[in-house]
Amino acid sequence: MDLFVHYLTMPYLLQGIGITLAATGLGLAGGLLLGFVLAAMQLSRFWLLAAIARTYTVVFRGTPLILQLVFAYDALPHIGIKLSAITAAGLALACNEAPFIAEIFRSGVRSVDKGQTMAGQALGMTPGVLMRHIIGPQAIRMMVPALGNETVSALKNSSLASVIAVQELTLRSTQLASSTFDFFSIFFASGLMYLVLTGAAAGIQLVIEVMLDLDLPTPEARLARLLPWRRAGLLAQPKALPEDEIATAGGEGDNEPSDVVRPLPAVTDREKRAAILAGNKVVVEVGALTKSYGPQTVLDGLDLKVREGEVVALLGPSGSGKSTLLRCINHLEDWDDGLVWVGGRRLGFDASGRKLGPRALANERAAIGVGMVFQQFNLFHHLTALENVAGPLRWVHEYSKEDAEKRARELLARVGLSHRADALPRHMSGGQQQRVAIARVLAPSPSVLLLDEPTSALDPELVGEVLEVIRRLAVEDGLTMIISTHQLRFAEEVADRVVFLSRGAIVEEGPAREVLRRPKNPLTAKFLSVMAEEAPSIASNGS
Ligand SMILES: Nc1ncnc2c1ncn2[C@@H]1O[C@H](COP(=O)(O)OP(=O)(O)OP(=O)(O)O)[C@@H](O)[C@H]1O
Repeated sequence: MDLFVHYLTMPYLLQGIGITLAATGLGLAGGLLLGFVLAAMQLSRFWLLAAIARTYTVVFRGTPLILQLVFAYDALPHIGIKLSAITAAGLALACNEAPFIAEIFRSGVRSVDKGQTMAGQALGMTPGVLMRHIIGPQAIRMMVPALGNETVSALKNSSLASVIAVQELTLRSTQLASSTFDFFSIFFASGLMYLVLTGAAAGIQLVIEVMLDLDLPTPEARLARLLPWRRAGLLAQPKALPEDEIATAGGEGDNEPSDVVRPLPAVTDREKRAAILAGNKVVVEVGALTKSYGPQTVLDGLDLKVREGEVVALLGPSGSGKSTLLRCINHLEDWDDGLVWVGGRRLGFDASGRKLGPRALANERAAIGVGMVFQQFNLFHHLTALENVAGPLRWVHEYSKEDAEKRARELLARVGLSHRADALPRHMSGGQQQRVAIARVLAPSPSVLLLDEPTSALDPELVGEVLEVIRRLAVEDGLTMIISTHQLRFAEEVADRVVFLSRGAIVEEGPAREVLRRPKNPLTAKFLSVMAEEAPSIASNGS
């Protein structure tokens, strides 16, 4: 035992720990840097960069570290690069760690739900803004455990540097054991030293995970997670989370403020409204739009004009191309042929008709003001309701923090969600999430609003609250809207015009009441009768 303690505190071995840490530090720092570059190359739109990064990954992941160490120390001098043993070890470790770290970065980025990326693009976020504020913060949370693993494995791998005479812990332990023959005590002490190092790495990983855990919003809750044996004391007087933080769909605290659910002013004079709309300028124009996915033609020479202030309901069977049309209008999707004009501009093309890059396209979307509400809400999962609304105003429209939050609170109040401002999306019901999404899209005062089946992912009892908000926008705000929906009564009540799509083409369109009550096309008639038969409650408003 005495010998064991003697080796544990022996300066010769403790200095070995220092060298182990230096080699590991060099390897990890270089690996993180190179891994970041490799991941960016692999995610890039340029296939050549991706191919180079992949080739590097195959080579360095597929060859033993020990060979790479020997190469860095013994082979590089033959081409005039002479490195010290520790630098060669750091270089080889970095080159070896990089592809593993790159895969961690890449999978972290890929793990962020694509819907959020699309929502960010639709809000006018450039790729840089998206990466900094939406994808990066979520990807980092996913990557921490894997990066912790990589740190532990780099620490252990550093022992291989002994083959190129780096005086790290393993080499010093072996040398000491060879001279003293006290194998057991020395290797036991050195094993314990490694355990302390890897344990510290695991501890740091845990602390980072807890600090980044969005479900632990207070210092007390974080400390209680780190010190479970003190949980009772620490959480005795918690900073109470608002009760509604944990409210579930339709639960208490989810009552609409009275200013939101109020009777609609009846749309009485449709003819007068139609006459006014006929004189308004066209704000969305789609001409001969054609799009295919592989052999499947999804939009087949579609023409559509929407005037300022007009509300158009897109109806049609599943797969008829409604969502694709909306995505094309916002240029979230490329198309094969045809033209799309929004707000008098060819969104996504410059004056000479050349396609804009992602950054310029994002800026143009923000400038024209085309908002989009998605079927699956697509809220940013790591941000509260308030941040979901205020963030894009700051990052895209350059509002100050105070102004953005003020505007966000106004909009949340408007959709009846002031009391959920600090809640994360996953703590809200589907209906609440969709109302936050509507507040988010309204915040920069868009000129055109595209709504892609905004209620189809909701439980029937939550449909009404979302429709009510949309109804108010249509009736009271005079917003130009194109809504893809299956809510027939809602469409009749709110839309000026119904456009019926089948197989990517418009087969019937006209004043909402006329098309819905007296369809002329047999396809429209069949669809309407099936909808009425299959889901009378939904077809009749979802309430
Ligand atoms: N990214 C894609 N890749 C391949 N096919 C796609 C893609 N997106 C849509 N499609 C296909 O295009 C067709 C039209 O899809 P779209 O989502 O536009 O229809 P929809 O009318 O909105 O349907 P729903 O009412 O079910 O949402 C469908 O057959 C769909 O499978």
